[in-house]
Amino acid sequence: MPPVNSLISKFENITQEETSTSHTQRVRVKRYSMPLRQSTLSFGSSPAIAQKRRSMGATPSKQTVQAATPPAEEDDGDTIVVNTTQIETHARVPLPTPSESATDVSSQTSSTQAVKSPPRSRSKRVSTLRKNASKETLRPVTAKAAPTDKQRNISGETLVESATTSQTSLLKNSIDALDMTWNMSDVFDKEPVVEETEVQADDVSTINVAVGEEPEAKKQPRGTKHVKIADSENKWEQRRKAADKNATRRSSRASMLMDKASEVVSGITSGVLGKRGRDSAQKKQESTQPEQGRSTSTPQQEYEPETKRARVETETLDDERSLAAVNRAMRSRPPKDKKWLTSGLYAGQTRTFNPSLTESKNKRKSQSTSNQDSSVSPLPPKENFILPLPMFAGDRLLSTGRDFKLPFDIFSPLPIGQPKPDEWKKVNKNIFIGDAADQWRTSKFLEHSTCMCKPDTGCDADCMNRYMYYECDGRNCNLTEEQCGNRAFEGLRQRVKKGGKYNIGVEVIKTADRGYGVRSNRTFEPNQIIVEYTGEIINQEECEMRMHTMYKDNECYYLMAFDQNMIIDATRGSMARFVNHCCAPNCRMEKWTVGGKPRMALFAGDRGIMTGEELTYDYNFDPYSQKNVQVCRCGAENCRGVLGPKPKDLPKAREEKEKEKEREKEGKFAGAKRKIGEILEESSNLLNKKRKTNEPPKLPKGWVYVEPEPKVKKEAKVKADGQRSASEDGGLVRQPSKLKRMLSQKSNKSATAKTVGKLSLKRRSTTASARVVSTSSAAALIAGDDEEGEGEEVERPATAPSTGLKGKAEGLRRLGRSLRGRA
Ligand SMILES: C[S@@+](CC[C@H](N)C(=O)[O-])C[C@H]1O[C@@H](n2cnc3c(N)ncnc32)[C@H](O)[C@@H]1O
Repeated sequence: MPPVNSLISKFENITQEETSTSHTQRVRVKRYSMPLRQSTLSFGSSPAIAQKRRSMGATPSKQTVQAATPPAEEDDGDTIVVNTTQIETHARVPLPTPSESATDVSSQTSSTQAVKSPPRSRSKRVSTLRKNASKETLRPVTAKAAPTDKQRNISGETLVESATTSQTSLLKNSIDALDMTWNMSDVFDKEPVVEETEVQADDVSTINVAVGEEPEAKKQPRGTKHVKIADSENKWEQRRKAADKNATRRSSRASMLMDKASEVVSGITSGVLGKRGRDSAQKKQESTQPEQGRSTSTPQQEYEPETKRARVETETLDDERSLAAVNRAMRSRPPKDKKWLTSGLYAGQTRTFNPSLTESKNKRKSQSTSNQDSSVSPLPPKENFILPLPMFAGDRLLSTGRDFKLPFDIFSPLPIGQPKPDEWKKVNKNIFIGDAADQWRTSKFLEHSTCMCKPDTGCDADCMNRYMYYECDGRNCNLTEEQCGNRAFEGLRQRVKKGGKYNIGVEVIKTADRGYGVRSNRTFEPNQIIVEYTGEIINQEECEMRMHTMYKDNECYYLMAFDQNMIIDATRGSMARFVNHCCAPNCRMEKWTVGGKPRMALFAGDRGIMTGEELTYDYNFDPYSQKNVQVCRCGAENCRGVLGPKPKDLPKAREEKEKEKEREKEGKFAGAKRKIGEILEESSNLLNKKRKTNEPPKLPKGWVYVEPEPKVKKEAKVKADGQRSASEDGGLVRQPSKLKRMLSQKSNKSATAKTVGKLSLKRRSTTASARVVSTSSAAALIAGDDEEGEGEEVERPATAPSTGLKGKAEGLRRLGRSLRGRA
């Protein structure tokens, strides 16, 4: 079949399909014929209907009036007026857009469409093109309807018939299109008009398709119309014959037309499919075109004017050339060699550190390995420093070393340049001076005290040794070092042995108004041992001698009452000697028995110590003489004002202390300990009764009763050894904190009794006396006392009733045995 015929049949098929499937009254707009520019299509009622409505009282709409009497100035070519008896829409109905037409319009009535489709301005635009459209292009539509130039009346049947048997008209139409200078807009303008006006009207008797001046057209006589139609048909026939003659020539054009038609169809499809569908269809089309040997120009190019097309082609050509040039250049360049990594990013690390070995062993091992390596190969593998794995970085740090700083709130040493005390000779151990060493007696009973703590609890607050201020060791504790929690001095020793400022934990500072002081450069736990108070242990004679000679011009004294009438002189001593007094201290000074020997140390208070705090404790200062009273500058809220109790506060303070004792007594004694306490109390009561006459006034804990000078002297004369006290010379002696436990306080009573009539310094050994009274140690002490005879007067009562004491000692022994048995 020739191409033209196939085109014609194709168009016919399309037309038939559309018309055959439309049985209801509707305005049918062929989708593929939807032009990009569309003229306004007005649907108005026929004058008859308008008349009918007027008779029914309905007000004709503006459009109806327009349709009936279109304005004279309206261009014929702009508007197609479709008069129908059935189309009830009175509004100007714009033609649907391609997308709208893509939907199933067949199921919608024109009225529905009119409601749903908003008027569009696009139709206005198209109208200008419509002007360009030859009126002849409209003729095929109205071929059988005997149209005039201006108006064609087509009956519904005629239209259907014309649609079904419109080969001739379509052919004419096609040929007309072929004869034209190619312009897509023309093609689109021609065909849509045919299809747009293809109004199915089964019930419509007549459709007036008017172009422009409908009234004038209507006015033309019928005969004139028929003549014009005949002329037109003749012209079309001539053209058809000419087309047949030039069939061969036109075949190419026909093929172009086919292309256009297929494009239009694909446009419809894409309209249905949407953007993706359009794209894919276009791609498909592009891909199929070369295969068909057709022009490689895109449809867009074909739509473009020739000048523009030429320009675009030139540009395209230029682009292609440049692309080709780039491609050639790329091809001429030799391919790049890919460099493959021979090993991972972290390669080059040889880990020599073995975490299971110590650092020194690892060092030795790595040295020996490196020696071996160097002997085998002079060039060891290059180490990767850029991306070392953390373990290798850590390994390197271990081997090379690096300064490590703790956060300032954990450890904050003073900056260099702080003033240092000049006359301070550090002594970290107690040193016996002169006769003190000979006079010092190690109590045998201390070695017999053994706590009964269990590994699961350790030596906690209930440990008997702790209770008595005995430090546990291998001789008096069955637990290991790790299990036992009562080895503060040993822990301090090990800590200091490690060295370093952090381990030492304290440093001397210069205060604003109190001379030097001590501050912590790290944190300390509550009750943790901080620093030991060490110095020279001297007896009272030595002390007096120093006070008269060496220290006579001193403002500061570093004398601390110790044990067995001894005094620690820390003028040459540990750093603890610089610790200042405070009425609200954060530390306390305690005397402990360690390995049978008394030792003094500064312990953190119950709140613990923060980094940078100045360490202070309550001196319990004993001025011995009012002339030595010093003003306190501690700045605490409860500051007493002097380094010691105010004289007027003494009775009050005494009262308070008594109450405190009672409270502690009630709270502390329980179980076996209560029994011990009761026994001791009875014992001390007994002792106290013995010395009613010489009862000294009750003093606050830690304070020394200073006898009036004559009385002291008198009492001193009573002393068997006739020793003189440092206080007699107005010496300054600070006292350590006394035992807070009730047990020791009970003993204090006893000790107080013992110190009756003696110098105040004697009383400082009461702590030791208190410790004596505990479990088995008490019996040992008592036995020892008996055995030792008159070793030291201060440790024994002046006139102790041996039977009573022995009885109590026996009771203590029994109690100790029973406790051990229970344990
Ligand atoms: C053992 S020393 C303490 C160290 C002393 N600040 C120094 O610079 O060597 C005791 C002396 O320090 C002074 N002192 C300590 N605490 C004080 C305080 N709270 N107010 C005033 N002076 C104080 C007193 O002169 C006292 O005699």
